[in-house]
Amino acid sequence: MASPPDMSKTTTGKLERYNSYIRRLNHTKFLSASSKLLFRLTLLAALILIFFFTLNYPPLSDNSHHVLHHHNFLSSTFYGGGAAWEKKVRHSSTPRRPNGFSVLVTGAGGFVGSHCALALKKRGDGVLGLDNFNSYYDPSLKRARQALLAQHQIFIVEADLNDAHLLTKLFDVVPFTHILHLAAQAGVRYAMKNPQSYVNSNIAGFINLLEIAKATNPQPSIVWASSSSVYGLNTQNPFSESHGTDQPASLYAATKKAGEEIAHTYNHIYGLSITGLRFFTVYGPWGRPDMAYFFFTKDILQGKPITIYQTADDKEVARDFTYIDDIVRGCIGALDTAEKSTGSGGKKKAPAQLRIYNLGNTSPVSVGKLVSIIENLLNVKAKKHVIKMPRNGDVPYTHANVSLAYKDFGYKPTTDLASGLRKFVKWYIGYYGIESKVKKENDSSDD
Ligand SMILES: O=C(O)[C@H]1O[C@H](OP(=O)(O)OP(=O)(O)OC[C@H]2O[C@@H](n3ccc(=O)[nH]c3=O)[C@H](O)[C@@H]2O)[C@H](O)[C@@H](O)[C@H]1O
Repeated sequence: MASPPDMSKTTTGKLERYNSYIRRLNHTKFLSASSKLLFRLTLLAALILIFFFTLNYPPLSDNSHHVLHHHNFLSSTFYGGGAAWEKKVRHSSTPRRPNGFSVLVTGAGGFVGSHCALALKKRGDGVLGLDNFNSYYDPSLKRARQALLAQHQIFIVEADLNDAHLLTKLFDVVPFTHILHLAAQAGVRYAMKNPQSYVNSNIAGFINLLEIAKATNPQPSIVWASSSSVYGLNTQNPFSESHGTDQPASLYAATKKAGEEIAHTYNHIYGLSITGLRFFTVYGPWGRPDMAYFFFTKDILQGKPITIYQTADDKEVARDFTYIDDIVRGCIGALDTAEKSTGSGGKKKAPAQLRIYNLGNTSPVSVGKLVSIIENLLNVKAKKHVIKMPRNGDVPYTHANVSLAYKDFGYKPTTDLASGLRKFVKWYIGYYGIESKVKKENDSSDD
C-alpha cells in the first residue's frame, strides 16, 4: 500500500512559498514607496533650486535695473532689507541743516571717501556710505576708517557697486540729492597685474550706478573721481582740461578716461548732471598704503631699501602731490555748484550740466625731493635704489592748471608738500603706534 503523502511537508512547503510571495510583495511595495519618496524629494529640491535661481538672477528681459547684476542670495538684499537696517540707512542719510544734501558716498571706506564723508557730515549734510571693503590694500585700515565714520553717525553699507538690487533698494529708501562717487579700483601699476578689477569697478560698476541714478525720480546730481592719469602722454604743461586725453599710458588711466566718456553719454541721453574731478596724486593722513609716499615711509622706518624711478633720459620723475584737505574742499565745491539733473524716471527733460575739473596742487615736486622730506621728518636716511622707470603705466610728470575749478567754485590748494607730509607722518606714527625719536620731533614741532 502506498504510503499516504506527507501532509506536514506539503503544508510547510506551501507556507514557505506563501511567505516568500508576501516578502517579495512587501519588498516591491517598499521599493515603489522609496522611489516615490525619492521622486518627491528630487522634485522638491528642483523647485527650491528654481526658486532661488529666479530670485537671484536677472530675467532675460530688457530690464535696465538688472542687466549688469550678478546677485547672490547671501548678499546685501537679504541682510540689508530689515526695518533696523532701513532705520540706520535713513538716520545716516538725513541732513541736519536747512536745505542740506543727502549724499551717497561710494568708496566711503577709502581714503578720499572717508575724508569727504566726514566733512559733509560735519557741516550738516546727510551721508550714507557704500564700500565693498575689498582687499586691494589692507582692509583693516578701511575698517578703522569705518569705525571713525561710525563715531560720527555715518553708516557704511557693505556692498559692491555692481549690486543693482542693493542700490535700487537704497534709492527706494532714500531720495539722495547727490552721489559722490569715489569707489574705484585705484593704482596705476596694479593694472598690469589685475586688469579685470579695473573693468569691474571703474567701468561696469560706474555704469551700474548711473543706470540706477538715471531711473530714479528725482535723479541725483553726480560728482565723481576721474584722475590726472587721463593726460597720459600729453606733453603740454601744465595740464589743462582743454588738452587732449586720448593717449592713456595705463589701463587705469584708460578706464578713468572711459568713465569720462560714459558720463558724457548718460548726461546726453538721460539728463544726469555729472561732474568729473581729475585728482592729482592725493596724499595725507589715513592715506592709501599702495601709494609711494606711504610705503616709502614704512620701508624707510623698517630700514628697507626703496626704489626711485627716473625717466629714460635720466631726468627726475615728478608729481603734483595734492593734500587731502584741498581735495575735500574741491569735492565739496563741486557738490555745492552742481546743478540739478533734468531727467526723471529715465527720461531727459532738458540739457543738463556736464563738467570736468583738475584738482591738483599746481606745484610739482620730484620723487627724490619727496623722499628727502620724508627722511627729514622721520630722522632716518633712506636706502635709495635709483632705476629707470620700468614700462609700468607711470608717466614722467604731472602738473595741474586749476584755474577752471578756481573760477567755478573757488578751488585754491593751500598745503605744500612738506606741511602735508608732516601731518601724514604724525598720523602714521600715531596710527601704527611707532614710538621713536620721530614722535618726539613731530610732537614738538607740529600744530
Ligand atoms: O593722480 C592720479 O590720478 C593717480 O595718483 C596716484 O598715482 P601716482 O601718481 O602714480 O602715485 P604713486 O603710486 O604714489 O607714485 C608717485 C610717484 O612715485 C613714483 N614711484 C612709485 C613707486 C616706486 O616704487 N618708486 C617710484 O619712484 C611714481 O613713478 C610716481 O612718480 C594714485 O596712486 C592713482 O590711483 C591715481 O589717483
